[in-house]
Amino acid sequence: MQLVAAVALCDSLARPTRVLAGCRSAPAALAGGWEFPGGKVERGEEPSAAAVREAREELGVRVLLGGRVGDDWPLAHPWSMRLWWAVPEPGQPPPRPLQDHGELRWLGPEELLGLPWLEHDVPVVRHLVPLLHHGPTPLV
Ligand SMILES: Nc1nc2c([nH]c(=O)n2[C@H]2C[C@H](O)[C@@H](COP(=O)(O)OP(=O)(O)OP(=O)(O)O)O2)c(=O)[nH]1
Repeated sequence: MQLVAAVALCDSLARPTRVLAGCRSAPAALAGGWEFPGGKVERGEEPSAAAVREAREELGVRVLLGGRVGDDWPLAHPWSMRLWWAVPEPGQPPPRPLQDHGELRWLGPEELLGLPWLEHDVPVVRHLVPLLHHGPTPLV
């Protein structure tokens, strides 16, 4: 299986209220679409390690993974996406758009579905929205 590993980076694994989404800046075919930071699992790499690596490369942040968000999600054939809840390790700087993203946004449940997500992400976001709690918590 060709796997993409990605993170639903949030403010608290125990009580997530906001998730970080990134707006693709490249390639042109994906530019403007919102997604979960992540990327392709390399040969011989543990998928969870790939999620951590991609978060560090794309956001400049070391993350701790929580549980999975659903099962593997189908993307454009033959790819699937494995998505983990994640939080920044304590003391990490705020995420920055270092690679692939023109913009990053922390989104609450009311805001998530208002963005133009990559088409295969729409079911993922629909699944995620009811898992988020309402109300402000300090942003990470
Ligand atoms: N990271 C990520 N990729 C997604 C999501 N939804 C979705 O359809 N994709 C697609 C876009 C890309 O075609 C593919 C992931 O490729 P990528 O370009 O992020 O992978 P990568 O960082 O390893 O980069 P490369 O090897 O292609 O240069 O999965 C998503 O939520 N997050």
